[in-house]
Amino acid sequence: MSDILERLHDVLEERRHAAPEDSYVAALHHKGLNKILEKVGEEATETLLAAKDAEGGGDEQRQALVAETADLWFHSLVMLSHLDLDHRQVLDELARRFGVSGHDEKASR
Ligand SMILES: N=c1c2ncn([C@@H]3O[C@H](COP(=O)(O)OP(=O)(O)OP(=O)(O)O)[C@@H](O)[C@H]3O)c2ncn1[C@@H]1O[C@H](COP(=O)(O)O)[C@@H](O)[C@H]1O
Repeated sequence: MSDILERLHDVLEERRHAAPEDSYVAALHHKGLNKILEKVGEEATETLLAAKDAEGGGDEQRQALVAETADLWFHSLVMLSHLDLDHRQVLDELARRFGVSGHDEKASR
């Protein structure tokens, strides 16, 4: 998973300097933090609603929840990028809580 996060990170960094008319991510940065936060909030709400539908739902509802969660993660990554942070700090924080240092995680398995 962290490989796809690394690759997405590289694309997101590149898009920070792209023309807003050519890229959704560049357009979000251009509109600013408030627009990005609006999208994070919107995607969080859509994820909650999808989770309610997925409870006791079928494959379609479960897949919809996966898609909404991906939208939420994606917009959260754009938010971090806008504030000069990225997924690595989040993974390091999760690793710290798990009792391993982010960089030593593989070695300790
Ligand atoms: N992973 C994503 C991704 N997930 C979701 N989205 C976009 O997020 C938006 C989801 O918001 P909504 O469902 O609310 O759609 P919307 O109503 O059109 O959005 P708004 O008009 O409200 O902003 C859609 O426009 C999706 O296309 C994404 N856009 C881009 N990526 C990745 O980011 C990379 C760079 O994208 P560009 O900046 O477009 O080149 C791409 O290669 C992808 O890998």
